Amino acid sequence: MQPTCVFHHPGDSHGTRPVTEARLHRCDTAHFTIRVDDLGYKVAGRPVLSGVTLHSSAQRIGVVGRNGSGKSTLARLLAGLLEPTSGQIRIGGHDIFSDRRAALATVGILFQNPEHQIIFPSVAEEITFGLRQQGMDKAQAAARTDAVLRSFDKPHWKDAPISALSQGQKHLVCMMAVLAMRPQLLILDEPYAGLDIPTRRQLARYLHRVETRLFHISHEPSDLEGCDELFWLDRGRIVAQGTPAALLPDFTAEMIRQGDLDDIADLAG
Ligand SMILES: Nc1ncnc2c1ncn2[C@@H]1O[C@H](COP(=O)(O)OP(=O)(O)OP(=O)(O)O)[C@@H](O)[C@H]1O
Repeated sequence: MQPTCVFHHPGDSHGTRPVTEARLHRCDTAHFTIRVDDLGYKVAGRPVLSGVTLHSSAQRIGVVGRNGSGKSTLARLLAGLLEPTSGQIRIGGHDIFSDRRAALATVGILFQNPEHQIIFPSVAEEITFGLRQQGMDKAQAAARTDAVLRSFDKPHWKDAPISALSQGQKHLVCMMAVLAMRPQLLILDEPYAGLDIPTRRQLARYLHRVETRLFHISHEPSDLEGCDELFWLDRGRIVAQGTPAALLPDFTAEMIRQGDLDDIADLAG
């Protein structure tokens, strides 16, 4: 049986400290592994990912790659939103695509664009929805929603219409909604794209404090400097693996080289 990663939020039965003060419980990484074996994904017969093998128990895993390399497709496959064309994905021992119940307990995903995630008009409804999907009754879901809002110091957002929030605030709603579900793994698909520097820094600080296990996908090397282990995705394949210190200088140099050579028409690769 997989160990459960327990977050402590205020106001529910697990107890209680705001995120702004708490170091939320760090998961036991030794027992939680992401295993991707010979993964392939095709769209209309065209390979988007090929032979992707990635094994990691790191707390913060990063994937770097240029536009069109297949990063978002990999994120969606790991979240169980797409079915692999070939190969296998196991997250914490679960086949996330086939076992939706395990998926809801195991993996959360934050998209680049909060509009792709948000479906309800108010903040509380948005947070509550995922909890109800996980099987909580109304009272439990409401209590957890209140707790999460308090833990982010945003109880006054409860009835706020999401349409009135800024882009950065919408990102934070998505983050609260996904963390409320207490996933063992949080997949970040370029969650800071299009945000200004202060908002990026604020969201990154929230993520740092919750200390959940992260799988962070980005084309921006600076987003991934804090990762424990990094994979470089290029044209649908993993081409290198290492620490950020070892891999990012090579990635950056290669991106500059390609930028100097490329015709923009070649971007989709
Ligand atoms: N449903 C789809 N239909 C057609 N093409 C697709 C589909 N999904 C992915 N692709 C193609 O697969 C390639 C990889 O796309 P993906 O969005 O995964 O890349 P990415 O690395 O996330 O790119 P970006 O950094 O620009 O967001 C692209 O060429 C894309 O056009």
